[in-house]
Amino acid sequence: MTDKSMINELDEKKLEQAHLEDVVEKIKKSEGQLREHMEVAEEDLKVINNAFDDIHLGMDGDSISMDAALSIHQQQQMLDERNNSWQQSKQRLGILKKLEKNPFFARLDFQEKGEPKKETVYIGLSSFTDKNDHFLVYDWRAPISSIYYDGKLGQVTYMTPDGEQEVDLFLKRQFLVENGKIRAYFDTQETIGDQMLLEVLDGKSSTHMKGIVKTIQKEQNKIIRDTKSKLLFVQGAAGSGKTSAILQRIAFLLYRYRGTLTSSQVVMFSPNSLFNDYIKDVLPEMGEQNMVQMTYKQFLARRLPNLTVESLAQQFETVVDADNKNIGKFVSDVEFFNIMTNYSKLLDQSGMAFKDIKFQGKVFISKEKIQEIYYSYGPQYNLGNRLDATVDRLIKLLHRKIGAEMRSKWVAERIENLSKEQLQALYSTADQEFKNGDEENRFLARKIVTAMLQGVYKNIKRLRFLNVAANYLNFLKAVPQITDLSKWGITEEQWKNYVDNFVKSFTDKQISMNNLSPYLYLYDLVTGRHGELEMKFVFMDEIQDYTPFQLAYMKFKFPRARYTMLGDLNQSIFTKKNSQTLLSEAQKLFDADETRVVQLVHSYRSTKQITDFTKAILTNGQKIEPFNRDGDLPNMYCAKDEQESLQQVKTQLAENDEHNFTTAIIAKTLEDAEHLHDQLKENGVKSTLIRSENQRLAAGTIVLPSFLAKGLEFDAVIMWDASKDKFSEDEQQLVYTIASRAMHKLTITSIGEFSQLLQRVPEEYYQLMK
Ligand SMILES: Nc1ncnc2c1ncn2[C@@H]1O[C@H](COP(=O)(O)OP(=O)(O)OP(=O)(O)O)[C@@H](O)[C@H]1O
Repeated sequence: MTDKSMINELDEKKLEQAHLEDVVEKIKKSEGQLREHMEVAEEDLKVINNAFDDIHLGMDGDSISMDAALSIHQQQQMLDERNNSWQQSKQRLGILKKLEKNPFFARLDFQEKGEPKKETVYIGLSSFTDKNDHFLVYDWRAPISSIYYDGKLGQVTYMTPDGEQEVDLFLKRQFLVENGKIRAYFDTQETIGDQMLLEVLDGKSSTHMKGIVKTIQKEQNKIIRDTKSKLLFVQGAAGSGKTSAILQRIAFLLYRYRGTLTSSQVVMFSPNSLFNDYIKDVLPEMGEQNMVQMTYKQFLARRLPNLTVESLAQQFETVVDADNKNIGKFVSDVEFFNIMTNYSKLLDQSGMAFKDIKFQGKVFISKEKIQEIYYSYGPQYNLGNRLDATVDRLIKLLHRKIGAEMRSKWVAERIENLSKEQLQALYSTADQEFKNGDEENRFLARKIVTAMLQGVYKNIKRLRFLNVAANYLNFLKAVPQITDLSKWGITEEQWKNYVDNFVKSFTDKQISMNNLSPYLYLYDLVTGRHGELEMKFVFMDEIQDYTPFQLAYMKFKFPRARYTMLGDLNQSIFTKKNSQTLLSEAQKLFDADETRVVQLVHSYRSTKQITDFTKAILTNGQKIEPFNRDGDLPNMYCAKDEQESLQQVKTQLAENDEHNFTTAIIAKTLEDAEHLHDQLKENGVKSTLIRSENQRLAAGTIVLPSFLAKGLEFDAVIMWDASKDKFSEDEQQLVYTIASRAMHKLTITSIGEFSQLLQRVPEEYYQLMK
């Protein structure tokens, strides 16, 4: 080790630069070897493919010799092996290319307990070893790297797969590297220095999220490296890096369980598809494949292709009256889930609803017959195998019916009218022989009837004879007898209305979010379907927008997975206040000793001024601590009419442009956003309207409704029309969510008086604009 006191900082920087260049050179060399490797693999692939063609050429018609078959098999194996090797090299090359530009971002000097010598390690995006397997760079996910994120100098510990390890840490150094040059370095005492974080946070937003590997904070590191909890519940203020931390966590898990965990065994449920697009680059940039990504609604709706599920906009804009509020609460509760689970057990004895199996418009197997078969199995059968046994019996019945159907008139007519080509197509071989005409007719009849009944066969296999909707309806109707609705403040009349509404929308091929999960849960229970046992990690972002019923259903669908749930109870824009109990609901689903709750209170996204402002909107919120990054006070504009308000927006946009800030104008509803977009256009302001979650974020000024802004961030935000009475008291969280999307500049506009939710913000937190 160099004696630091002997060398001044400049020399130290030179030494580090020389070391960096040495590493880069070795990386380049390694890249060259990989390229050669890939070329050899490509050559091999060509040779094998040619050999394949030769074998095929040597084949005689349809027949294939044993030798040729063996040879094909061998060639295929070789092909797969070479292909894999090529793929791996390519992936590694991609990582090395990134390392070459920025081989490391930190250095640690330490001495492990019980070891005679001090060590120096460098940390980067991925490990890199020289030819003697000596680590020149350690992956940020390696056990030792943890002390970079976690510990102070002095005695610190870190977790290895074999248990805790103690080290004495002397130096923690951070580098700012740009294109192979060390721009600056900082030696820090504590965890990651604020200086480095400030550098990163001062940067501009983009349409895609970035990784935070260099500046992961201690509390975030806890989330990232947790391997014990079955449920990891993260409550974090807006902008506290929840989403960032889980993406890092996924990369960590893929590294930690390399070989046993693949990206297809990790699923992330996110608030909307727009957000999926926003985060899609983070993992690939770390050299990892993306996990499975979808929204909760997509996950369920794909199972009901013939039904339209209530859209985000509908869900958001439906005004919930007092009657429906209580019902909404009840059907979202775990108790409703349990009622349904118990109800399904009754179906073991009676009450399952079926549909007739039809053929050519006529009843082929009646629902009564199916019901008789279904309940002919004794009590030792459960719903799942009762259904399987019914399917088997129905298939047998079908086979018997083929015999009967073969003798029917339509079949004889069909045979008579067959053309020569059609006949040929039915024969097994071109010159098939029959003893007599009767035998030939029987052969043809069987062929025709079997083909015709193929549809019936499929319908049986696909359980189309189950009347899923009727079963669900029967359940809904039975609810008042099973439970005391008055406990939930619901009258029988109100419940009846709710059931009628379900029927009405179902007839129109629509289903509400409230009905969607229970509908599918009942289907799963009835069919005895178990969840996806292969899924190992489930991530749920914006957990505050889930209902307890949905949580319970998730647990049912992925019974073996470990869960990471993150959210901000301050941002419950769909479930509003109900979400306050969500944590306890989630905890009930897991054992207490397997649950860990982490709170992130530091908000990194916004400047101190914006965070102070947004915090003041909440009267009873979760804890938020601003990060000390300085910026302008938020601007508040009050206009006498819409036209004036538009002019104010224009002024603010011009100012934002001067700072090179990308602006998002967030309106409350979709209708508001559309109207505003039209008005801007008339006033000569160019903007892109984001109307639905299926769109992509665009560069330049965008206009979007509040429910699509979830999880996103922008340099500058203009909140449109925060006028008096625009938001009700229970929409505090919505106003908070909108305002907290801003990184550097927040502006609020109103026509007439400001929303009462903003009037409570202390005057020193904003600048009132004239
Ligand atoms: N450790 C960190 N280092 C650098 N930047 C960070 C760090 N943590 C968070 N950030 C930045 O802070 C911003 C907010 O992070 P993120 O979107 O992950 O927060 P969130 O908690 O999911 O927010 P919200 O709940 O409001 O959607 C992002 O720009 C992210 O890059």
